[in-house]
Amino acid sequence: MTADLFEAVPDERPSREAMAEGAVLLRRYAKPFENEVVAALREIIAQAPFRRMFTPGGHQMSVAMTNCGTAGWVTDHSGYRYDGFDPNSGQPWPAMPTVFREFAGQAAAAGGFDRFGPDACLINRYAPGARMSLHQDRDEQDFAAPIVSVSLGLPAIFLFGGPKRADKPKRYRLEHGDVVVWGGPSRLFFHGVAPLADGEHALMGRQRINLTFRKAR
Ligand SMILES: O=C(O)CCC(=O)C(=O)O
Ligand SMILES: [Fe+2]
Repeated sequence: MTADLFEAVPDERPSREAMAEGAVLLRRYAKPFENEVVAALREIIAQAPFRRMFTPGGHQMSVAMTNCGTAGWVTDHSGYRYDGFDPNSGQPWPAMPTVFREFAGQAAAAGGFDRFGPDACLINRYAPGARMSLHQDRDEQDFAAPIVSVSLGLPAIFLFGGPKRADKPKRYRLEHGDVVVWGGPSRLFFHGVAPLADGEHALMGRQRINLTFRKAR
């Protein structure tokens, strides 16, 4: 009699939602890949552990980061840039797993961008309270390629604005498996993440992991 009370509630959120011209939210798109992606993540993190980097202004970021691919995004006192080497180990960043590259290409195509070949994947780890202030992704050489962003673990409020910092951002709740693709007219739109609410996710625990695939060079 009680068992039926605990049946899964169907997820009735639309699977696809346009956010702006060139920007789309693909809900649950990464769900079928979750186990493969998490296994690959474990190997990457073993080689290149998460670390909280410092902005050029000297502030330590609340989000912990690492990378895989031939280029990795880094920030320190001298600025933001892509670097082929992990500054903590002096070694090249872990290679981008095939499952990542194929997944990102497929997601980009689903978002309307064919032939996306990412060379960088920034991996963000949000503990409860961690946030990312509004910014543009503009350290890449070629803005013709989109950004493909994958959310895993705890839900977050993603802020997606416009071409100007002052443009009021819309708020989207991103859940485990959700993918956002933005490019073309919205490639340089401001975006960020509100402070992560505490919680516990069945597969990922007490955190949110975000992967952003980029064509850096
Ligand atoms: O965590 C997110 O959803 C966004 C991350 C982001 O904007 C970035 O890494 O540049
Ligand atoms: Fe970003």
